[in-house]
Amino acid sequence: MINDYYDDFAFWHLRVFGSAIKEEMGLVEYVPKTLFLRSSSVHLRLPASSRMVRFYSEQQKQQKEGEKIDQLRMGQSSSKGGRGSGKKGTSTGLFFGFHPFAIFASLTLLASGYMMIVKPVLQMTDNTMKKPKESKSEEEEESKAEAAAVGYTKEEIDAFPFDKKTVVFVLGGPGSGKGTNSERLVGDFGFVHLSAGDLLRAEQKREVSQYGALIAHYIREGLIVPHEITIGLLRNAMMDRKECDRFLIDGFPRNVEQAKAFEETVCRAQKVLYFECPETVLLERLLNRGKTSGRSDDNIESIKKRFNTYVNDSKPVIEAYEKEGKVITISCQDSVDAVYEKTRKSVEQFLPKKK
Ligand SMILES: Nc1ncnc2c1ncn2[C@@H]1O[C@H](COP(=O)(O)OP(=O)(O)O)[C@@H](O)[C@H]1O
Ligand SMILES: O=c1ccn([C@@H]2O[C@H](COP(=O)(O)OP(=O)(O)O)[C@@H](O)[C@H]2O)c(=O)[nH]1
Repeated sequence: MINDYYDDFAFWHLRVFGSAIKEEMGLVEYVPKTLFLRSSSVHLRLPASSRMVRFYSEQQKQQKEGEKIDQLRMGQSSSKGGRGSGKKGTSTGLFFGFHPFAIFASLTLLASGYMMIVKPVLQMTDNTMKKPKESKSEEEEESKAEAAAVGYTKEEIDAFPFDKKTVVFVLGGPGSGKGTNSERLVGDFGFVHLSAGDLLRAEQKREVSQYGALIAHYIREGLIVPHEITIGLLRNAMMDRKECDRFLIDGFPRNVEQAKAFEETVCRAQKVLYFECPETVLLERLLNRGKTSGRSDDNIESIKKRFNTYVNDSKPVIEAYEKEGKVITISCQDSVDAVYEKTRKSVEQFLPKKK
């Protein structure tokens, strides 16, 4: 039964379903069962806590509130100075300790965060949470759709000889020449060049991708896309080129977590090519590239964020690989040809050229 309502703000209503247990000194006490929050467009039903809700009856609201009531309100308010605490008929505000609008705003933020970020990642990482299918054909349809999106079955992935492949990571700040040099190494050494950034941008554009919006957000903000997505794309791309045994992985790993996850689920890298370059040079190159690249992140705001991510997250990866003795550092301040010449010579030290 509806016992009372709260209508302090134009578009918010809170209804309490419960039973009155006591009426004393102008207050009615209820044991709430359900709270019903309503705005013009949103209706929420919340389970009530076992705490009492105290309401002024309509009659008392209209009477001059005497000292007793004032004292009582002050004394019983668990949320000192909480929103609505000084207003007529707003004891619900006291009960919550904050305004119902704050509850709605928090719930909305949580829900949108879940839909945009948490859900896609969970879907990728935890297939076991899926409920059993209604029928076999539904299950078959879904597994076909998943196979198309994911590319390979678990059995195929497990059987793939990742550890027999030569993997070289290509690292360095944004605009340091990772892509430029990787492309040239392909011709000389027979590498397959896999740019993690390119793979993410391609996935973002794929119309049926469930990660499109998420990837777009991370790239524009210069953040690192959750590694499950990037590693999934890299692994598929390696498996797509199963006849090849040399892979240049450009722009990955970008943090220590990614590096660990790749080593645990795919394979270890033989070497790391690190293109070292001062930020001023990087900035100039990126702004220049931005004139024609059409990339959402080749603009000054995104570049600053990318530099931050690089310093805070990506440099520690290079330092970690340095401790393992895997890093070959190449200064990239010379001309394109001069930098490539250094790069080629460095790679020749650990890998024979291919005809
Ligand atoms: N040694 C170099 N000197 C001048 N410009 C370069 C050099 N190497 C690359 N560039 C240019 O700088 C920009 C960034 O290079 P790119 O290979 O795309 O970097 P990354 O893949 O590390 O982001 C590109 O426009 C590229 O043509
Ligand atoms: O493993 C990766 C590689 C790239 N990115 C994202 O892709 C953007 C562009 O990366 P790319 O390597 O293409 O370009 P760079 O920043 O090195 O110029 C990065 O800023 C990240 O937002 C990512 O999240 N994980």
